[in-house]
Amino acid sequence: MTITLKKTKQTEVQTAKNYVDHVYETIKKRDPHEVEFHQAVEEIFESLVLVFAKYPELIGKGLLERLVEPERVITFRVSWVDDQGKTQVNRGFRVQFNSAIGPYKGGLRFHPSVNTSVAKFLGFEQIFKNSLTGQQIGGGKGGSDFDPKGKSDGEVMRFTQSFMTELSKHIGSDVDVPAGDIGVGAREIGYLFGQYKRMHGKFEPGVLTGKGLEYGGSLVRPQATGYGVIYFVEEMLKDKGLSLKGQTVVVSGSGNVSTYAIEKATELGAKVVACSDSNGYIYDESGLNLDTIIQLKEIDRARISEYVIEHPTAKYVEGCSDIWSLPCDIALPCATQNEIDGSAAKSLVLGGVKAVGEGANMPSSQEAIDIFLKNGILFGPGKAANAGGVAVSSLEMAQNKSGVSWTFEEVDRKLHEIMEDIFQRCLTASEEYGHPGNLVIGANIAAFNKVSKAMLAQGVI
Ligand SMILES: NC(=O)C1=CN([C@@H]2O[C@H](COP(=O)(O)OP(=O)(O)OC[C@H]3O[C@@H](n4cnc5c(N)ncnc54)[C@H](O)[C@@H]3O)[C@@H](O)[C@H]2O)C=CC1
Ligand SMILES: O=C(O)CCC(=O)C(=O)O
Repeated sequence: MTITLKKTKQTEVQTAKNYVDHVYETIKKRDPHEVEFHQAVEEIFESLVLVFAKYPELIGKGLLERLVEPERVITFRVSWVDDQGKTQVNRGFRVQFNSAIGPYKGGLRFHPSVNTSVAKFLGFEQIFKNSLTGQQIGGGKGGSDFDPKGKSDGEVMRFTQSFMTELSKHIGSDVDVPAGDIGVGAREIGYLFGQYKRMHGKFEPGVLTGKGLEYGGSLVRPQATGYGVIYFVEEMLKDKGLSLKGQTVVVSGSGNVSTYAIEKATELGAKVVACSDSNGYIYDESGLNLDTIIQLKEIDRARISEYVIEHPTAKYVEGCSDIWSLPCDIALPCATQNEIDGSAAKSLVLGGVKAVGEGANMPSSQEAIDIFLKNGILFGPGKAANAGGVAVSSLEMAQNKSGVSWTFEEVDRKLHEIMEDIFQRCLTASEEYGHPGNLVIGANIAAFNKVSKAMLAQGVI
């Protein structure tokens, strides 16, 4: 991406660029293996050159140096016994990244790929995403390299209880409030909550979000990320005089975010023709049946390939990256990081894509983002487009504090308003900084401005 700022002198742009590059080089040198973290930082830093060029007096306050250094990184051993009686050992992580605007908030991911770099990239993104929601929540993230795939309920419970035994020393409703992410859904949150309660001897609903409705959960939290992505995409389209009605949509993944993105897109008149899991994708030109997907993925915990047994007109294709070569109007990557590389982005452009909404965290590589922007594709970056989940988590915390429970319609209305606000905030910042409509720049700057003001107000800590 080429950064230009009209009216700002080139020397100021160069000084800002030198500062940003210096901090970026320092983190690469310090932790050379943390490639996912470097990628997340680079994407945000490119935009922030504009801020430091406009306000050179901010250089020297140590804002970026402090932002890239987590306030705390906790790693711990998680020992548990499998169904064969064998002791297993996994690694647990919690990155408490930044608490300038509120207690650390962000999900837990259980997936074999989780390591310090992944936990840090997710935590770093979360600082900016949470800022955009307008809620009082700081950034954090965590998880484990535990693989829930193929594990029995008993194994998941024993692992999760062991994980929480350690994590419980570091969290609390005003300190750090975890939630779900890949591999952590309603079942795992239930086990985590039970173990926290046992460890602390008290019922503290605000310590976790994504809870079941019977013990302090909020209506709409399961739907929130997927619905939020669609509300955001709707705003991007509306701004160009378009709507979702009649659009052909391709969604990757078939988990929490994908499911509810499919549901809301269909409800608003779009046709979702494909979705995937980590083995392959299903495609049906006439539109997918969501009930079958939910039965397979949420209830049977089976592979998406089995979809074709009940729907023989659909096609199953092994390997998931080819999903982006399907022709579509709207692409919603809702699975995992870096699932759209440069060549997938080119395929999408060739296939006529008009808008991309990131349901997952960092699903597009930097090259892919550049291709979308260069080709005038409407692009909703994850930290803005998928912020609906954490926003409703914050509404869950508010309900837990006040002891009231809002209706589905109330929470959904608030979610919709938050997503509209986020879109407007990103658009306004993109215009203010000379790149109208570039929501990557808009999201990064709008988010940074709030966090940096809070950091400056609180002194050097
Ligand atoms: N759950 C939430 O509230 C939020 C989740 N996210 C992000 O959304 C993404 C998905 O999360 P969830 O739906 O919660 O997880 P999930 O565990 O419910 O679903 C993940 C889905 O992605 C699929 N998948 C994993 N790797 C894949 C690959 N390489 N190619 C294709 N499919 C693959 C899995 O088979 C599964 O269907 C993640 O990037 C997560 O960080 C972002 C904001 C909030
Ligand atoms: O609801 C939350 O706190 C976590 C959501 C999350 O992990 C995310 O936004 O990536």
